[in-house]
Amino acid sequence: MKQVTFTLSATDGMARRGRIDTPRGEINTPAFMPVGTAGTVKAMYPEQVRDTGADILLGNTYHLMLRPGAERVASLGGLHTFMNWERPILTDSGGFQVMSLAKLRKLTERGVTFKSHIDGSAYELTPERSIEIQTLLDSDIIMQLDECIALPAERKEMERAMELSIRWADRSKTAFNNQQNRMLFGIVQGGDDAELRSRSAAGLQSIGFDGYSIGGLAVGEPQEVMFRVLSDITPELPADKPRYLMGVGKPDDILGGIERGVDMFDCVHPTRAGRHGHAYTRFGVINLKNARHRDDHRPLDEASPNPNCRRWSRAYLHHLVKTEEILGAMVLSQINLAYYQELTARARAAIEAGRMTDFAAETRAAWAAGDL
Ligand SMILES: CNc1nc2c(CC[C@H]3O[C@H](OC)[C@H](OC)[C@@H](OC)[C@@H]3OC)c3nc(N)[nH]c(=O)c3cc2[nH]1
Repeated sequence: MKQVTFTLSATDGMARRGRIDTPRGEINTPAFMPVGTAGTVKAMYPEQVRDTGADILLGNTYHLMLRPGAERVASLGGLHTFMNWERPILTDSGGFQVMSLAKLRKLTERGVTFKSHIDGSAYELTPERSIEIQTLLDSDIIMQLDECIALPAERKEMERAMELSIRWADRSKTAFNNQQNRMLFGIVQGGDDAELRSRSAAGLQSIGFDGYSIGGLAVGEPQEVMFRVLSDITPELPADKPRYLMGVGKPDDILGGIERGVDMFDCVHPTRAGRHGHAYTRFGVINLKNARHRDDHRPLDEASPNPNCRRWSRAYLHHLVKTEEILGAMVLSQINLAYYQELTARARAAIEAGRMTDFAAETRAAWAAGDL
C-alpha cells in the first residue's frame, strides 16, 4: 500500500491547498522547498531550515553522485542520516545539472555520459542509474531522468527532447519497480509549444506517475511565457496528484504559479540572493549593498514575525554585506527562506478562506509600494 499520498483539501479558482503525507512527515502545499544541493542548505543548520517553516528540502543527484558518491551516502545510512534532516527530501534526477554543469557530455537514447566538472572523471547517467542513485539516497520524492532544453528553441528540437523524455519516463517507471515508500514524478516537457506540452502530459499520464513536475521552464524565457505555459498545462494534469514547477522562483513567480494551480516550488534564489546581500521582505527585495543603508539604524521590518528582521539594524546588515562577513550570509539566508515560507503559508490560509484573489492583490500592492 502506497505510504506517500497526496490529499487535496481546498481550492480557490485554480489555486489548490493540499498535503503530501510521507513516513517522514507531512508536506503542506503550496510548498516552497529549500535547495540543499550537496546535502546542505548553504549557511543554515538543518534545525534552522525547519524553523523557517520548511516541511521538505532538496538534494541533488548530480552533485551527490560525484561527491561523496551515492553508494557512500547509502553505506552511511542514507541522505537523511548523513545530513541530520529526518523530514522529507526530494531529489532531482540529475539530467538538468549534467546539461548545465558537466563537461564533454554526450547524450544518446541510452542516457548521458559526461566528465565531472570537479575532477574530470567519466560518468554515465541513464534513467535506470538515476532511479538507483535516488533510491540509494533514500529520497522520499524522486524524479524521472529527462532532457531539459533552454528557451528559445526550434520546435523540432523541443519535440525531440520531449519525446526522448517520455521514453525515459517509461524506463524510469519500470526501474522504479513500484516502490511503496517514495513517490516517482514524471516531468512534463515541450518548451513553450502548447501542442507539445499536451502530448507530453498525455504521454506521462498513460504511463502513470505519483506526481507531475512541470519542467523546461525558468530556463531563460520571459515570465509571461512561463505563465502562459502553466495556464495551459495545469488543467491537463490530474487534479488528485501534486504538481511541481521546477526551479521557480522569485516571490512573484511563485504567487503566479500558485494562482495557476502549482503545488510545489524549488529555487536556489532565496539563499543565493541572501549570500549576495539581497533581503526579501513584504515590501519586496532590499539590496543591502546600497550605501543608502550606511546610517540607517532601523531594522528591516519591525512588524515581521521573524526576529532576524527586527534585531539587526540595516546599517549593520549593510556592514556585514560590504565586509563579506559569514554572518551576513547566515542572517540573510535565514531571512529570505523565512519570507518564502511566510508567503506560501499565507497563500495556504488564503486558499482555505477562499480569499486567494484578495491575498494576491494585497501582496502585489505591498511589493509595489516598495521599502518604507
Ligand atoms: C532554475 N530553473 C530551472 N531549474 C530546473 C531544473 C532543476 C531544478 C534543480 O535546480 C538546481 O540544480 C540545477 C538545484 O540545485 C542547485 C536543484 O536542487 C537540488 C534543483 O533540483 C530540483 C530542472 N530539472 C529537471 N530534471 N528538469 C527540468 O526541466 C528542470 C527545469 C528547471 N528550470
